[in-house]
Amino acid sequence: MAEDLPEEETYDVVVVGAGPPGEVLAGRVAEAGLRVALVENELVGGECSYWACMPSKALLRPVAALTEAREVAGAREAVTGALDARAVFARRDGFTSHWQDDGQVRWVDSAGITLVRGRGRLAGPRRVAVETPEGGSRVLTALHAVAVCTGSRAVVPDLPGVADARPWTSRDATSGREAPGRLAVVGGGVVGVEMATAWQALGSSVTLLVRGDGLLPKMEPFAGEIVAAALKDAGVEIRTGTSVAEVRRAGGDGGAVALVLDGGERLEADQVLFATGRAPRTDDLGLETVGLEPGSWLAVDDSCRVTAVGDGWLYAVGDANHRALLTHQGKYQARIAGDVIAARARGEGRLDTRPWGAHVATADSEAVPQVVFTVPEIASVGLTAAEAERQGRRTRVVDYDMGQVAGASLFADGYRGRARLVVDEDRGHLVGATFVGPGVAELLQSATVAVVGEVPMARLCHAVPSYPTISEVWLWLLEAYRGGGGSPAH
Ligand SMILES: Cc1cc2nc3c(=O)[nH]c(=O)nc-3n(C[C@H](O)[C@H](O)[C@H](O)COP(=O)(O)OP(=O)(O)OC[C@H]3O[C@@H](n4cnc5c(N)ncnc54)[C@H](O)[C@@H]3O)c2cc1C
Ligand SMILES: NC(=O)c1ccc[n+]([C@@H]2O[C@H](COP(=O)([O-])OP(=O)(O)OC[C@H]3O[C@@H](n4cnc5c(N)ncnc54)[C@H](O)[C@@H]3O)[C@@H](O)[C@H]2O)c1
Repeated sequence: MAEDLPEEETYDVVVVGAGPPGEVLAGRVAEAGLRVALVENELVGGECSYWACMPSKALLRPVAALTEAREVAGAREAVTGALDARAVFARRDGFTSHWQDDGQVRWVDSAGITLVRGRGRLAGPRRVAVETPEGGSRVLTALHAVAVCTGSRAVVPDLPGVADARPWTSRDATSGREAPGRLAVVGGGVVGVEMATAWQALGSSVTLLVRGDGLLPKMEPFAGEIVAAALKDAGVEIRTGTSVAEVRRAGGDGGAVALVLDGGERLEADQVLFATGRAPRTDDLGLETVGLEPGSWLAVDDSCRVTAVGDGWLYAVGDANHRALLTHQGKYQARIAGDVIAARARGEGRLDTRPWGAHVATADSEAVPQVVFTVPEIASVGLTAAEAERQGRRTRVVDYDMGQVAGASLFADGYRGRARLVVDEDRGHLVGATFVGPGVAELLQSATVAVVGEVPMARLCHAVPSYPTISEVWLWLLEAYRGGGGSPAH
């Protein structure tokens, strides 16, 4: 009988899930000299590398490049055709390494991390049982910590007919290689607007179905308004205040999809993408063996320790903890949690747990930067004006028309965009910023530094942006804050 028992292996740390946060956490604790196993049941690199950030941005970058060329007289005349969808897909395939993870595995090996292929499930405190692809099983015991980095999956609403209709989720929308003639996109969040932008440009006629009254409801209202106007200009039909009640696909795989809308109206499409949010991948993870609810997001403290589990051995990092569903924030949490795990393993009693200290994640609640890669882009960090107000802060909001900035007008003829700063008047520094317009993504880090550094408004006026760049919007925002006049002609 003994030979039927799974092999038991002991590590200092076991990380389940090799998305970017799982990889970074494993690398951080390995760097600190701990023995670490990294368990992955699909591809090392996770959703981000193969079905989310990288392929979606690879689809969107050519759309932005072409639009930007068309917005500059002289260059416009050289644009003689539409996007070459096949070339776009081929470039995207390169960015996903053709859905092979060899490159990432080489890094894992070089970092001294033990990669364990297979589905990991908690099997009581500090133990992870792995079902291997060959049908075997291994049990990994962690002396110091287990970290759940299993990410999230797309939620498809449980509507009549939806399973038989085989709708697209974000995975299909980022890996597809043929533009459906008519694509219905359900959901006006980030995935919805980015994928509507990409697939309209790749040749689909997109209809965006939004149940609220505008796009991107978590951002400043002008962001959704500007992007909606640009999508309409590109040919996307946007229907707000619309919910889908039922989905039917006629015939076989090639048949059309009929969406029955709330009022009974039918909308026909060749494909439907549900971009309706995410659910945690914790339903088949053995959470019940440690007293947690399967399928739940894992609430953590600021060191990413799961609060509901005693003894402090279980951590959750990245999407699984639901603090900020973004790759860069998950990697930030992983750096913090990795250092915390290493310090606790070394028995260091004194950790730096003040806000912004080395052993607490602070930025993922106070200063989350995000770029939405629509055309034009949205770049935001920290609080919106409405969020700041809800928190009871005494704020002052300053807006500026980015089309008035000399660098912006050079960047694109008829540049359309807007910027907003949210200043906490009691603390005297920025708590939020949003920029919308072509080429604004790279402005974001300047705002993130100002928010994280709590740079006093008076000092910010000494950070002089170069002329004539789009960054000069900072000058005019700060002038507006001072109560000065608008921009002169130069
Ligand atoms: C379409 C789309 C575009 C996006 N674009 C951006 C963007 O531009 N910028 C940005 O910052 N964020 C973006 N995001 C969000 C980003 O993808 C996630 O925040 C990020 O992938 C989270 O990383 P994670 O490691 O927590 O999860 P994941 O990347 O999902 O990785 C989790 C890993 O765990 C593995 N796993 C799960 N369960 C088990 C198990 N039981 N055993 C073993 N392995 C397991 C999975 O196979 C996976 O490899 C986008 C998301 C989507 C859907
Ligand atoms: N560029 C980026 O940084 C980027 C890009 C894509 C995704 N992401 C991240 O991935 C996460 C997931 O994105 P997402 O767009 O799937 O989620 P989301 O929460 O941003 O948007 C989902 C939208 O769908 C709507 N919705 C939910 N159920 C619905 C239903 N039954 N019918 C109609 N509408 C419905 C919601 O009201 C919401 O507006 C986000 O948190 C986002 O931060 C980031």
